Amino acid sequence: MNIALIAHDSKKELMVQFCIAYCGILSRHSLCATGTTGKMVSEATGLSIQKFLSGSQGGDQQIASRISYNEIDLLLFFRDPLTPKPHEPNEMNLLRLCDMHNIPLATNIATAEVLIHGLERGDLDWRNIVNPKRY
Ligand SMILES: O=C(CO)COP(=O)(O)O
Repeated sequence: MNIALIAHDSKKELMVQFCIAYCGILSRHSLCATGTTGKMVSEATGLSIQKFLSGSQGGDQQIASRISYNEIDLLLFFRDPLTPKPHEPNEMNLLRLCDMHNIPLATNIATAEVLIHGLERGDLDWRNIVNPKRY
């Protein structure tokens, strides 16, 4: 599965801790992330992560493009709802595209926990059946 990781600044440490906790599961999948999130997670875990640009430089749009092609199977986007971002419309587009393609999406760690356990259990295997030619 292709998993995308994005975290707002105040949630980056949480994302790092999450990825440390679930490193074993994540290591069996293909990971990509916005620039700073990817750098922090790969440095802390040793996981191999394709890093896009920083979110503010368009990294979230690069991930949105992959989502538009239905190439992402799971998006973990730890959002900070209290701090407005200049590129917030782009972020909203990410969420919209996930809904268009029925891509599982977690915007907080509580949902991410459920999805990562579901991923491990095979609950997302239908994505390989629906999109068999991507791998
Ligand atoms: O800005 C972001 C989400 O919109 C995240 O980007 P970084 O991971 O590069 O900080």
